[in-house]
Amino acid sequence: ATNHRLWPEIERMVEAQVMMAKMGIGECGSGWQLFAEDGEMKMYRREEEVDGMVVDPLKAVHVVKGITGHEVCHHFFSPQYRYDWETTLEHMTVLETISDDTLVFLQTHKRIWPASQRDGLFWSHIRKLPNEKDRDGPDIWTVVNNSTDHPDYPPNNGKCVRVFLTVCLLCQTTVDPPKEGMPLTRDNLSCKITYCSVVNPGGWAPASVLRAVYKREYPKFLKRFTAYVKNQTQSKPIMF
Ligand SMILES: CCCc1ccc(-c2ccc(S(=O)(=O)CCO)cc2)cc1[C@H]1C[C@H]1c1ccccn1
Repeated sequence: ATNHRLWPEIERMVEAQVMMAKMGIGECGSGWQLFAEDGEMKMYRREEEVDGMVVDPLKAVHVVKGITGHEVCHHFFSPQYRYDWETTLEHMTVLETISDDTLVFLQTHKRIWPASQRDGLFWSHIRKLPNEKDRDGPDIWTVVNNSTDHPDYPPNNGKCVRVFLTVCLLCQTTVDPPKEGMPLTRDNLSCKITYCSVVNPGGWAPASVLRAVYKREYPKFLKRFTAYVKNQTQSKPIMF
């Protein structure tokens, strides 16, 4: 739906986030430090503070075999799967269904002692992008989540401190063609996943606690989420 109040902001954010996600770590500006590595998964962060609050930008790259970018973005965007893979989630509701590719979520996350509990209110948009490098190749898929307001849920009016986040999941599928006359199977698929996020905790929380949480939670999240998608899709037809 291109006639919605959020459309101009969504267009702007998707363009900016996709451009950033496509940039390599080297081009992304200096100061990125590798803080977690596990097989094909590499996680980088930049130590940044705003008003004394940790807002460390995060960029993770991962390559997963046997799934497509569409399948990864579909399972990340769709609400019905979220409780299966998002371990820090306490509660999630869809406040608005703007269109079949744009939802507004309200999520409360489990409290991280000694910080107070957080919630997040954000629009989420899924989109297929043309594959500029290889016109005949599979499309690129992305999901962008960005904090927004909602008249019925003003920030910090209940028990939770409202976080402000921008997240981009960008997925590029590669097909390694099977031998002549052989059928295409999941063994011929590989997906390059780039996950970028900036989470402003919204209220003061000890830098050491937040950085410890991110160091523990982000690698766990990306490994768990990608394993979940592999598991959910392994015996299903390939969704390009
Ligand atoms: C004080 C900050 C608390 C806190 C607020 C919010 C989030 C968070 C929200 C959304 C998304 S997502 O990628 O849009 C997927 C939809 O849920 C990821 C992370 C994470 C944390 C912290 C709990 C930590 C964490 C870090 C990494 C992954 C999951 N959780």
